[in-house]
Amino acid sequence: MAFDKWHRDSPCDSPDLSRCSPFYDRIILSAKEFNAVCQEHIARPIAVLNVLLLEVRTDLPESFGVCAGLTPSQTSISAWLLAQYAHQDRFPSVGTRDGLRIALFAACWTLSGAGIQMFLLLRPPQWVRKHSITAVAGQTVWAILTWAVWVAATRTIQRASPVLSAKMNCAGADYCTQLHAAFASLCVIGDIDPSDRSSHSGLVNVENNALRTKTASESVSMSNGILFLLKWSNSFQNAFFVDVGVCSLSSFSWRLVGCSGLRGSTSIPPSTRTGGDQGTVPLEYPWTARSSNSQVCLLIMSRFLELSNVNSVLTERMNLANDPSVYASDGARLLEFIALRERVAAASGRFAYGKLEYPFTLPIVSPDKITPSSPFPPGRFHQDMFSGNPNITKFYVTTLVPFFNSSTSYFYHLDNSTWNLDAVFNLDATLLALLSHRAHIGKVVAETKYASNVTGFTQLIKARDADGIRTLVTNTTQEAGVLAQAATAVSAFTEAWVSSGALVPDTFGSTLQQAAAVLFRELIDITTEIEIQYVSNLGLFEAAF
Ligand SMILES: O=C(O)C(=O)C[C@]1(C(=O)O)C=C[C@@H](O)C=C1
Repeated sequence: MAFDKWHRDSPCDSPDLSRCSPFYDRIILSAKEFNAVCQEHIARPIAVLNVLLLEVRTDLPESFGVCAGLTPSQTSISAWLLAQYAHQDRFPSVGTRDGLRIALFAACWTLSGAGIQMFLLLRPPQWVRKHSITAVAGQTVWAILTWAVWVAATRTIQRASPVLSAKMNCAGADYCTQLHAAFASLCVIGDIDPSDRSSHSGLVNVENNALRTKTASESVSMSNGILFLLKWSNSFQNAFFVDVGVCSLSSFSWRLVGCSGLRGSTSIPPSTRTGGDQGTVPLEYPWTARSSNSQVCLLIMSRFLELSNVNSVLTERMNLANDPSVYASDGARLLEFIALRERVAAASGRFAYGKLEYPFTLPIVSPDKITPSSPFPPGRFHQDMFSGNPNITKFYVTTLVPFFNSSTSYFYHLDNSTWNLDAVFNLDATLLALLSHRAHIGKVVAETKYASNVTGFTQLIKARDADGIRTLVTNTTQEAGVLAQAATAVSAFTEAWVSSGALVPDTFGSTLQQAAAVLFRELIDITTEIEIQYVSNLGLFEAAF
């Protein structure tokens, strides 16, 4: 669990804050400082962009790790296919053979290149530290070259292979499944649409069932691959940047849940590092400098990013009308739908409570246990028993669902029917999970608030003064900010739908606005309730100890 990892890694196990290392001190920010740090960055999109750009740089070791991790399967599958075809002395086509060869080369090249680069980033020699710009330029050139080789391999196979021409049966080629697998992973790595047929000219036919000695057609298929590369250079550039973005974004979110183990010291000179055990974290970047509280900070930032996720699903859901009777008996049918999914998720160990994921239908999460060796000093998050999900479900079924009616629906089947219950329940479940995650981040917020005012909160906890706790956790400025951002985000979604030509009904925009306003108001209230419960439960923890 992410937070467990974070806490275990914390060098400070002492409740005596004055004896804590700088690492621990930085977890416990004053509420003012905390909000300043977070809001400063959250409020300015440009700062968020900076964070992402920074992540591109600091996450390079992870990205290279991912690249190195992905390629072995391609290496083995291409090598195996080539060996089999060579053994039989029969290739499906010349292009397929060439494509597989290039793919094998690309995979080996990527594997070794990514490995070396990862090593250089994690253990940078002196010249890399000194000339970091050279290193970055080298990495960029390597990445472009690598991508080019992958595109060449994919296109060469795509042009000549029967895999595409005759989809499932591979036009009689041997090892059809393996060919499909090799091609599919090439498309993923090369970022190419497998159904794109524009590459098929009449030039290269499906040359079935015969291995040829090197003929003119071989060179044609090779040069076709390269020509294709040139022709596609535009989309290549776009895709490259999208890839970098996606790669860094995914490791960014990975980081968010605690997988920061691979971060290297890269080329940051020692003088710019923070002290003590956090010496590998560059000071000049405010986000990553706060390595421990950055997790808290990023979690809280993710609450803002989730605002877009919530609005996006809400917009989509708004376009599906539903039969009101579907939600009878407090949404029993929906809960039944979710229960099935949750049982499968639980059975396969997919729930991750450390990521603030709480079930809607399964028994409640068991709380963390306080022991002398694990005393949970202020600032250390621990799991309590409270789940806000029943409140979220009730609100969803009774207040939000009535917004999703035929006056906002855009969806229809060819037979003019507007119902699609499976799509409806799937979106419901997704939306509920997003709302739940967003609201339960309140637990982390509550812990930081408590840590910044232990005395004030302790008195209220002892007096079981829930109203007093409510006053302390409430921040109306913050609430106004959330509501304003939700309204802005939702109008952007409406605008996108309307300007894209969707034939949404006139009421679509205004209903969506109303639904979002009601939803976010309720979400703040539920989050506040979760915070109050969390803080109140700290008293139980104390009593147990
Ligand atoms: O950001 C905070 O301080 C929170 O406690 C979160 C939150 C919210 O849900 O957005 C909840 C209660 C506060 O009144 C303000 C905002």
